[in-house]
Amino acid sequence: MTSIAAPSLLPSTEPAYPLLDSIVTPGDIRHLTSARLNQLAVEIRALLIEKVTVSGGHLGPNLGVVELTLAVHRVFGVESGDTVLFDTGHQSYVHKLLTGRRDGFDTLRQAGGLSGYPARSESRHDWVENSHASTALSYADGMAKAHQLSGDTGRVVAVIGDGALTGGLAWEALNNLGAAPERPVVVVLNDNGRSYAPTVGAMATHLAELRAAGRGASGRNLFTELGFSYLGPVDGHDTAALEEALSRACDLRRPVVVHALTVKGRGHPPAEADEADRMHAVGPAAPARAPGATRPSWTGEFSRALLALGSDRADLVAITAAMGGPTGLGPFAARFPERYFDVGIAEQHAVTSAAGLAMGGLHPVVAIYATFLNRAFDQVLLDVALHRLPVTFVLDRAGITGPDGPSHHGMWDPTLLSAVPGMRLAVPRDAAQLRELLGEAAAWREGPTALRFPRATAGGDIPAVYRDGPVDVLSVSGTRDVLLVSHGPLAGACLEAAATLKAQGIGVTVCDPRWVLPISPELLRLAAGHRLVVTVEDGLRTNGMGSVLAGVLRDSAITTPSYALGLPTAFLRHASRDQLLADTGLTPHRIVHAVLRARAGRALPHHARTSVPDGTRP
Ligand SMILES: Cc1ncc(C[n+]2csc(CCOP(=O)(O)OP(=O)(O)O)c2C)c(N)n1
Ligand SMILES: CC(=O)[C@@H](O)[C@H](O)COP(=O)(O)O
Ligand SMILES: [Mg+2]
Repeated sequence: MTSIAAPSLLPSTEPAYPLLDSIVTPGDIRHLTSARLNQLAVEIRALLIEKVTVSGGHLGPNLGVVELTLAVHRVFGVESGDTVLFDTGHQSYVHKLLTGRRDGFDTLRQAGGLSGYPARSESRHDWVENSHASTALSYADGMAKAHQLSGDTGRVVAVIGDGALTGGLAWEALNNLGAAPERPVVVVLNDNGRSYAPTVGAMATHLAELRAAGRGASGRNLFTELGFSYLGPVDGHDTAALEEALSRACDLRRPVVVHALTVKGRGHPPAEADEADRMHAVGPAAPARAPGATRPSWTGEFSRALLALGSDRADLVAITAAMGGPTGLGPFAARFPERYFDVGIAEQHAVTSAAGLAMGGLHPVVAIYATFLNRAFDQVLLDVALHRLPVTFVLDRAGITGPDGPSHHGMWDPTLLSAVPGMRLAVPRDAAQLRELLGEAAAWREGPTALRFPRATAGGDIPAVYRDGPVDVLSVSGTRDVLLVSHGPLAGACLEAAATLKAQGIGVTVCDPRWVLPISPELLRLAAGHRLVVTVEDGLRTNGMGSVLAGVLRDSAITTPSYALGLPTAFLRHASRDQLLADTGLTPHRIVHAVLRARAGRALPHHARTSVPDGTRP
């Protein structure tokens, strides 16, 4: 084995990554010898560890695809019209390093910097910007059909993880791809046996059997039965073996699955030893903790609240779509393993199986990132709500999330859920309210309930001056000029804005509806008693909860003018949550500004500048 010089960790004027620094296009790696390829892999891993532990991001997944990405870019070439697709896209850092983005890599996931996912505005080598899993094979099917119709001879290759392959959409695509032997698509199955935790389900068991059988496999398997040629399993860290398999796959000129065995976190002992999730997603290097910055996250507060509730309610069951850890279900799963279900990256199945559990007399809690509920809307609407089933959805990462960018901001759930008959939606403002509202949701047997909270630390508890029905009044104004309807954690910003306005002689009442769906008569009565209503939400400004309130006010013949502050109907770029809240006007100063404009009957400012580029390719 050629001894490979790892980049020196000592301060030096020499570039730490001399070979990687010389790579500008994938063409630059095609002439490298295996020794130089090995050196390049060492440098890439060292750079990923150095940079991502500082910037934050998907360290484990990318460490696992170094050789795989090298092999893909040595066999396929965008310059020759080939299309390389990454499912979910969180494992595309190596791809970015090989396609001219080494220099910008320090800006990964930062405002104005590189996206943590493929981005068409960054490179013509990038295609799919949506970071929701299980989509790549459907894109590949569509692109292969387009190539066939247009006579385009470019080849299509899609890299999909074993976790993403548990998603239903992937099987819809396999069903179509395998039925068209004349349409060649290369599916590279990046099998590291994990999503976050070990991948669950019968398919994972089948892949393990193929891994165990190795090259001696009988030749028949799930993929061949669906019409694919199957090559593998291949060592996903042996670039030469991967290249050989990919070249063979191309020569077959038909749908092929190349089954690559990789290790998530490969080459970084702390990641390889991380039993939880192999450092799937690491945070940015922890800044020196500000005093008092040790408050738990919303996820942590939910985790504790659910465990307490689950101890009192034997009918409570918890469901996750392959994200038990990130959604805080770990303690519940450890205490009540028989009442915990990980269904894989299968949100639609998670929701409808929850409907089944509820039909069986249980009370399911589906813990899911708000953005991922989007794909299970039909299941929420017609499998749960139509049957008025007591399912509780706990939507983590609701509203602006931040560095994960446009397909991760959880900004559509209030709008979607406002269209669901019988849906009750709560937005807790602090941990105490989270506990109370989760209890109320679990006690509600007449239909679905949902709670939403952001990717943030849960601030200190905010007491109410008094409660009127479900509505907490947080501050009272003498003159009742303005009613600020604050949703969830934005109560803090609203109270600050109210104090500023009060100092200007404007009386502001701040209320927290707690249950934002349905609109309560108490909230309507409060609105009727004020000269102006302004709602403030970490959701869509148009067609969000502010719009719902305005509609109900109109229908109730309450003439108080109302204005909605919230997020633009736009795909918002990646940046920090705080920065995007400021960009979209959800800070005390901007709320004051908006209230003053509303009082003067002037149009409110729009904030579309935070949108992502329109996808025009360079
Ligand atoms: C629809 C959807 N649900 C959940 C997620 C969160 N998520 C991101 S990556 C991941 C695990 C992916 O596992 P796999 O496809 O095997 O890729 P690996 O990280 O192992 O390379 C999950 C659950 C997502 N991106 N999209
Ligand atoms: C790629 C993906 O969807 C997840 O890994 C997501 O990036 C995790 O987000 P959090 O870091 O907010 O848990
Ligand atoms: Mg995996």
